[in-house]
Order: sequence, then structure tokens, then C-alpha cells
Amino acid sequence: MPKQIILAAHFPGVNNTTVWSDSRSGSQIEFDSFEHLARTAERGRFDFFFLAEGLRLREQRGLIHDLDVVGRPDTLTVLAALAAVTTHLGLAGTLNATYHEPYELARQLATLDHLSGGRAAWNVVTSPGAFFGENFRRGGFLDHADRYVRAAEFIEAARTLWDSDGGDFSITSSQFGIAGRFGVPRSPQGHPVVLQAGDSEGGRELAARHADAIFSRHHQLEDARVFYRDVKQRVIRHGRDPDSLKIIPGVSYVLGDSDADAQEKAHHIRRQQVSPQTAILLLEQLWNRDLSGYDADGPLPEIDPRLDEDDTIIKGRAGMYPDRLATAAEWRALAEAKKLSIRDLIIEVTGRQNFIGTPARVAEQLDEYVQTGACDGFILVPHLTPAGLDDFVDQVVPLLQERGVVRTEYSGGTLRDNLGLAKGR
Ligand SMILES: Cc1cc2nc3c(=O)[nH]c(=O)nc-3n(C[C@H](O)[C@H](O)[C@H](O)COP(=O)(O)O)c2cc1C
Repeated sequence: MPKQIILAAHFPGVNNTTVWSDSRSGSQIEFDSFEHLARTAERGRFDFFFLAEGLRLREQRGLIHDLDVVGRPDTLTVLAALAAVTTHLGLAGTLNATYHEPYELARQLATLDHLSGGRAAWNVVTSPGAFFGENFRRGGFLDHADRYVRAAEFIEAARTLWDSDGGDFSITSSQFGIAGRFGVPRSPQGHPVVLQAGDSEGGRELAARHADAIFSRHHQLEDARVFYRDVKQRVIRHGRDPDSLKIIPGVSYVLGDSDADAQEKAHHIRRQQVSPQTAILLLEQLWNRDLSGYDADGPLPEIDPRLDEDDTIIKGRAGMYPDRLATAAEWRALAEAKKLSIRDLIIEVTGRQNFIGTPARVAEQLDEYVQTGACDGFILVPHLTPAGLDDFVDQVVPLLQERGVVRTEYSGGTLRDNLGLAKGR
């Protein structure tokens, strides 16, 4: 029997992935939008619905990045509301372990697991930088390594709380010293599903030790295979069954009547995602300079990126380019070789579209990834909110069902059942 493909639906976040200017794009905050995407995913018998987390609107040149003005509503509130209008779909929320507290989050997730009949999932992130911490009382006080120490202790603490079955608990670790009574009885999954997103050594180790799944950025076939092997070996080193950690990259797709038609649509979508103004903003994120005077249809700046990391003009994207000069050199070489303008280059080097073609071609490629050890499934990131998944569910899912690699009906009661994960202790 072929391996089953995990499918999840990513509600587009506050960035230029969503083509907000498209007349079919709707609100990013009204409940109708979340409901539409979730119901569509459930119609396609997806495993789960996924929300990212942005705790603070990013800033650029002292202003809120225009594409972020929309903001994001609170994750757990949205998921709780969705629990009432769906029946089988898993509900996954990204919630950072750096600023939240275990008692608070474990209660919320256990409650969501109860309300949804065993469908809650938590995507653990450590948050990209101190900028976000300023929104919280304690501020951004942890460096990268300590954020992962805290995340590991956080997950262990949450599991202790879930295992307490509403009873007494006492937790002492380097980050936490808490004791009391949990107050929420054991939830249907025992432990809500734990995903992890974070790609460094620390991130991979955290996942290999503690997570049920990884939301990854490795979506190019060869790169995905290398990542898959690396992480599964880590899981084995930690004495776990490699199948107990699912690897699920976020991917985008474009469908067309023919492969050529899909390529043309893909090109059009990329140009909408990267307007001239967005191209300059994205270039500034590497250059760390005000480039508003540059023409997006012209060549790259001759001046080098500014390296003062303590004074970045981008707040909330720290660490995105660890070696600005090296990346700038790569971009220059590419622009030179292909005769690309700033906008063309940005289209090429950011936000690659992963699966482009007829529904049959896309179904075949998705299946190839999973059957040949590149991943265990996909978190699909549509470019339209909220209807971006409609065509995938109508056109690609039936082909995957014919191949016998996705379910035609839900059989399991909980998200853990559907993902083939053991019940939490
Ligand atoms: C695929 C992926 C998705 C992420 N999504 C979020 C998110 O929604 N919110 C957030 O605050 N951080 C997110 N992060 C950032 C992580 O929290 C982490 O802080 C960052 O990747 C730095 O850790 P690393 O060096 O281990 O990658 C994401 C990271 C990855 C790789």
C-alpha cells in the first residue's frame, strides 16, 4: 500500500503571499474567511487547518510594513470558533514558547482539545527576535540557544500538566518553577499534537526529541530529501520510531488547463505578489538601507548592504540574512547572468512557487515527494484568501484519492488517529 499523504491548509498570513489586490480575495479577519478555508479543507478530508503567529506588526524604515497593516487576530480564539463549525479537521495554532507561559497555554490547548473532540495541535516556535518580546511584560530577554532550552522545558511542562488530569502538579526546571492544580481534565488526545518550526541545529534537535511533526521550509526535492534524512536520523538517535515525527513542508501550487497555462498563471501571480513597491521593500530587507529612491525596473544598487545589525531598518525580520554580503553577491551574479531588474530578481529569489501544472501533474509530483522520502505531507499555502484552496480540493484531491494516497472519508476520531500518531501518554 502506498504511503498516505498528510494534507494541511495554511491560512495565509500577513505578507505578500496573498494577492490582496485580487478581486477574489476577502477579509483576513472576518470569521467567514476562516470558516471558508476550514470547511474547504474538511471537504477535501484534510488532516488539519494551520495558523501562523505574528505577535507584532513588522516595521520597515520606522513604519509598519504596508503588507502587514492587516494584522492577525488571536490564534486560539479563531481555532475555538472553528471547532464549532467543523467536525473532523485538526486545528493547529502557532504559539511561541518564549513569551507565553506553560500553565496558560497548556490549559488553552487542553480546552481546545476538549471543545473539538480531540483535534487540537500546537506549532511550537521560539519567535524570531527580541522585537516581538517588547509586546510582553518580560521583554525579549532570551538569546537563540536559551529560547530552545525554554522551548524544550515548556513542552515537557505542558505534557506534565496534561498528564495531571486536572490534578496537582509541581514543575521545577531552569526556566520554570510552578506548582498548583491544573484544573482541566485529561483531553481526548491526552496530549494535543505538537508541531515545531525552526530550522537550526537547536530547532531540529527540539523536534527530534519532543515533536510529533515539523513545519519545514525545505520544499525543493533534493533539499527536502536531505532534510528528511537528517531529521529522521536524529529521531532514531533519540530512541524514537522515525515514523513518530512527521515532516510537512509549507508549499504553494498553481493549477492550469495545461502545463503551459499553469506556468503563465504562476508568472502572473508572482508579478502580483511582488509589486514594484514590494520589490524595493524586500530588497531593503537584505540591503538594510533605504532604497526608496531606486527604480524597481532598474538594476540592483551598486552600493553594498549596510552591516550594522544593531540598527536594522527592518524590525521583526532579524536574522533573515545571516551573511548580507554573500547573499548580495549571489543576487548580483544572478541578476547579471539573467539580465534581471530589481523586481525580476526579487520575483526569482523570494517566495518560489513549488508545484505548477495541470491537476494531474501536481498530484503526481506531490505523490512523488512523499513516496520517495522527501516529506510526509504538505501544508498548502494558497495565494488567495479565503478561496485559494477551492480548486485544489475540487481538482487535485480526487486524483490523489484515485491513487489511494489520501483518504476519501475520515476514519479516525482524533487528529492523532488521522495522522497515525500514538495517543499522548
Ligand atoms: C517554516 C517555519 C515557520 C515559522 N513560523 C513562525 C510563525 O508563524 N511565527 C513565529 O513567531 N515564528 C515562526 N517561525 C520562526 C521560528 O520561531 C524561529 O524563531 C526561527 O525560525 C529561528 O529559529 P531557527 O534558527 O531554529 O530557525 C517559523 C520558522 C519556520 C522554519
